[in-house]
Amino acid sequence: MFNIRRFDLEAETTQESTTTPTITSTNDRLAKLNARLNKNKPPTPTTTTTTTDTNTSQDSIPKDTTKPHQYKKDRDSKGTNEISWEKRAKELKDSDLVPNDVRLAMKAEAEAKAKAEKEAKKIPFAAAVAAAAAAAQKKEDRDEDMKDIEEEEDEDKKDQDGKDDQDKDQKEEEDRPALHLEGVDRFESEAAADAALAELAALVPLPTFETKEITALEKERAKSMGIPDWLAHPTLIEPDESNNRPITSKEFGFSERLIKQCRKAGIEECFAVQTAVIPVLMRARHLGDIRRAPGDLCVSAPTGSGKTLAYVLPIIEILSQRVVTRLRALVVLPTRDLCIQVKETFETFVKGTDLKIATSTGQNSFAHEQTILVGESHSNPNSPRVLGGHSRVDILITTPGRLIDHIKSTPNFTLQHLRFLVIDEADRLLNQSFQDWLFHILNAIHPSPERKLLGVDGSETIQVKRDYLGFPIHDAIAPGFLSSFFQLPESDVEDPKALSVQKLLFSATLTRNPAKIASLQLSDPQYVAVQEGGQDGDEKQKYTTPAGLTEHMIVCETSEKPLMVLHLLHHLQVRSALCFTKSVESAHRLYKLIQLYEKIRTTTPMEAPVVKEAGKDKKEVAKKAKKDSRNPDESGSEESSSDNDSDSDSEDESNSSSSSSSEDEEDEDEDDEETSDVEMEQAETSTPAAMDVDTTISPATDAIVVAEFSSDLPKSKRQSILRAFNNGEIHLLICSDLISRGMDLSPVSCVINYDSPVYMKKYIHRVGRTARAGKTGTAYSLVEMQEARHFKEMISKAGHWDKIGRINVKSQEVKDLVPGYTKALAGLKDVLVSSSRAGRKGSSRRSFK
Ligand SMILES: Nc1ncnc2c1ncn2[C@@H]1O[C@H](COP(=O)(O)OP(=O)(O)OP(=O)(O)O)[C@@H](O)[C@H]1O
Repeated sequence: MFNIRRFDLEAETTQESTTTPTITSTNDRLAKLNARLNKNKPPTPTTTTTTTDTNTSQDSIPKDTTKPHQYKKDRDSKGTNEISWEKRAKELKDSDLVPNDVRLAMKAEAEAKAKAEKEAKKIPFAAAVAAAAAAAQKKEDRDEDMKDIEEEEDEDKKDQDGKDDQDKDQKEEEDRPALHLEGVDRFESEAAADAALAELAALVPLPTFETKEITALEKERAKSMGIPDWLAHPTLIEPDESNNRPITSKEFGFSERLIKQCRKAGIEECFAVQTAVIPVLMRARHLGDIRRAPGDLCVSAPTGSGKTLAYVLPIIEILSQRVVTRLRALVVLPTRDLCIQVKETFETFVKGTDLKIATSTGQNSFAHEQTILVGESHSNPNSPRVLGGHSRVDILITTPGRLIDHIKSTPNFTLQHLRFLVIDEADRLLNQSFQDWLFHILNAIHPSPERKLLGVDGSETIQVKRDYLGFPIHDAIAPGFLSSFFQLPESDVEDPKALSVQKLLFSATLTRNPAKIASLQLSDPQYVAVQEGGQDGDEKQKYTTPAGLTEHMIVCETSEKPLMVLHLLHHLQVRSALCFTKSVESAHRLYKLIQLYEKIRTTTPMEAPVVKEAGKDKKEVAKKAKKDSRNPDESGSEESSSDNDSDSDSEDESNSSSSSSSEDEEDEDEDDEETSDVEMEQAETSTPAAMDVDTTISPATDAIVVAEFSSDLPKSKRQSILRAFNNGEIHLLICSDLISRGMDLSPVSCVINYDSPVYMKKYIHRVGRTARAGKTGTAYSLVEMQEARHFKEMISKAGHWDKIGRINVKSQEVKDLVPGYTKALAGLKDVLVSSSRAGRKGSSRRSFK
């Protein structure tokens, strides 16, 4: 009964496992194959089983089941469930039918020994994978027929003797350090080994990248900071195009279906980070087995370098083999908008598979999300909990808070079948201690009775799911406690297994904080960093900006900052820009101000002369403005304001620019005087009602279309704003840091740091919204006088100062903007009051920072 059950459950894992290997060869030949694959390791003792089986792993089940009682665990003298392996091994040493439990114990011993050897040699996972692929490639070059094995061994021998130095590849392989090829040397049937080899042979060797050489000093420093060796010793990849590879390249091993979807999405090549990461993930599938974790991966690569696809593509490709829907990939992201974006990316490439994707972000009701995740069963208190849980989705993209809610409160929701745990924007998420989220996820991945599920305060914060007898429901695939109770025949499904989950961390600014990294409980991790070479020092290595990014700073007074934004918009023709402020409130104020300015500008043809003509009769001024607008060449420096001259709506910009070009140069004191004049003018003429306009201004004018984006807006509004921005309908999107990370808004050609960031990480993420995917972009940081020193220090420390150009904006350069600006400033208060009364009714205004 258990064999059948196990077969079914394992068949659920992948289609590969349902194929029927035919064992045709002798153990000697198998041993030779294993020995060839792993020359430095003696052949693993194998059983004399020659039965044709339906499942590779069933080879490990004893075939003689006539005496099931013989295969039960012995109790030791204390009556515990310990197994006297040694005794059993001695008894059955010479027996042909070595029972499963003994064989597994022997195997475990051999594995422990191999592991110790491996530890001593410290071969990085990537090297092992590369060597495995190289071995497979070599096999493809030769004859795959087993008859050739002996010839190959002869060749190997010749090479070892130094007699055949023409076979360079062969020699290179021999020169490589001794490797313990996990998974490969465990094949217990020739067919299984051949199948895996054939798959590996289809892949070309992993691309080789430079491994960072660390100096003794750096090593010492890393050690003193508690930074583990693997983190201080990344595999480095230059972020240049020479590391791109065509998607059809064999090193990725993509299926035709996926290649087709990539092409449809306009992806012909994989970027550097993808070239480095995807082959490693794809190969983990072949090398992994149930007793070995696939090896975790931390990836640091610049903004816009393509980290999302580096995990989306392999996850889809690997999971597309699954038969039964289980929750196998969990992607954790810091914001809802990012979850939606990543879901859309998955949906683009998942076409042609039946993988199901869902998000859980709290945007929908909890009950609704529960139904999506586990079906209707959650709503019925009498519906039984299914051992091992239940899932209607394969891939879940979620924010940490909502995920914890489901772990705690959704019956049958389980993370026990996870194959991938992706933590994107990892450093940001690791900074969030919200609900102890990481602790709960790690526990939910691998709950066990021994594990203490205690929160920081020592209380049991989350219950392991238990059955009615109080036994922990730890996994439907391995219901070990049942057999120990009822003395049922055992199978190897009871044996301890390594986690099959692979943790993947991604960020443009990955933390190297040892405590934070330790909290992830990474297993056999490796660190891949895409960064410019030739830099040294910790900080410098952490931050690489996109190659196409041009950076500027504008030092100015606090009060001049809005004017600088207008300068960028009107004089430098900045469009498709994101403007970051320090808070929601700040974003809202600036948004209203710019909007007001645009309204004034587009309804007041000649602004600059307003100052000089402020005292004149308005009608007369308006008339003159209109006349000049028809004859731009004649436009002079003497104009006045007209507040509501609708005819002039479409004429303003050429007029204002021509008037500004003819402005006399004036010093700042005079500008100040003008300001006060305009304020008076504004006080006389502006009415909030006239100025309160919609987020998107009438397209009938050439006004700069400005919008704000913040957490205060409802989801639908946020999505529609992002859509409009992506469609080029919004020229300036003023936002807080809600979208400073991860968001991929393709048209962004410029980033304005309205409030300059205090931390380098924030700077990197903000400016990284532009110059993505190999495009160019510009960033302007408005730095207040008193902040200039800190800003310079921050940028210099990151080795970045040389890249930032300084722009001095003289007062006369913005002179033409001053009248409208001061006018808008004067009207701002009223606008804010009226907008908070009208538009924000019912909205819980808060600062999210
Ligand atoms: N191989 C590729 N070919 C063409 N475009 C690509 C490729 N890979 C990614 N892109 C595009 O590059 C853009 C940036 O990718 P992505 O959002 O994954 O960057 P990222 O490294 O995650 O950036 P961030 O650190 O800001 O989150 C996206 O528009 C994506 O579609």
